[in-house]
Amino acid sequence: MSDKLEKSIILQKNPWLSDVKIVAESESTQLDAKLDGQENCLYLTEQQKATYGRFGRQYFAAESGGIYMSLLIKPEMIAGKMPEYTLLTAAAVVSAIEKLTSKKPLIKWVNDLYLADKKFVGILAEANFSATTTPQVVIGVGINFSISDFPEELANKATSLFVDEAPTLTRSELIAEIWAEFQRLSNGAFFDIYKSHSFILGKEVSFFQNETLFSGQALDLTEAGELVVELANGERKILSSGEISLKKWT
Ligand SMILES: Nc1ncnc2c1ncn2[C@@H]1O[C@H](COP(=O)(O)OP(=O)(O)OP(=O)(O)O)[C@@H](O)[C@H]1O
Ligand SMILES: O=C(O)CCCC[C@@H]1SC[C@@H]2NC(=O)N[C@@H]21
Repeated sequence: MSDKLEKSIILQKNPWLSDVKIVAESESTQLDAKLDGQENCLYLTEQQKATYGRFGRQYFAAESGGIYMSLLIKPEMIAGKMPEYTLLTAAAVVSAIEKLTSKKPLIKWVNDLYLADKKFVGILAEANFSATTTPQVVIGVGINFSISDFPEELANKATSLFVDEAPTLTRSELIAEIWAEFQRLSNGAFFDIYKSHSFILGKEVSFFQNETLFSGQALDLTEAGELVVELANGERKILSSGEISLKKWT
């Protein structure tokens, strides 16, 4: 099945988007968005050559079968809201997938979606607070939609929405639903969806803080997107997603 990205399908479901800009190849749609700077515009590419994730880490983008997109928004207030955009986007992707397929994705705090214990979606929200321009946030989403070949180092960690089966929808239909859900859930409704799909809650987790390794039970999630972890000695730590990567969860 040819699955060309269709701007009209995405715009039709999302009249709030100012435009959808699709290119055949890009270094990174995050950079495309930042360079172009158009508010409420969605930047998409078929092939991404220099994909990056949180903390500037390299992220794998396939030559075909992936979804690589970034949305640029200019919210009135950004301070303290960044984790919220990651939570909102994760909830929107989960909700769109559940509406359109029979798959049951789960969320690994803070920005990863999993299926069958493997990651298939990564989300990256970046803010620009430069004094000379209007504050802006670029929200990037990478989805392994229908990818069967991963590099060796990801073979046991990554999966795809559709594996060994023909997709039951097009990428454009999923993209359209994701941003419609993003808009619909932005009034705060995203939080319950995020929390109810978080598979980390209740689990034993490990993380580094100031170069010390800690372990404890993930108890709760705050409205600001922080993870509340109780250590063995009863001490509670409030983890901010901007600083902490979970190392292990069992
Ligand atoms: N296309 C991909 N699909 C699935 N996983 C990928 C892909 N590309 C890279 N990864 C994995 O994602 C990781 C980067 O994602 P991220 O920065 O969210 O870190 P993480 O280790 O998953 O967890 P955390 O969010 O707690 O930092 C890489 O270390 C790699 O293992
Ligand atoms: O898991 C992560 O750390 C986040 C990965 C984010 C990848 C997306 S793909 C579209 C956009 N362009 C990029 O270079 N990164 C994001």
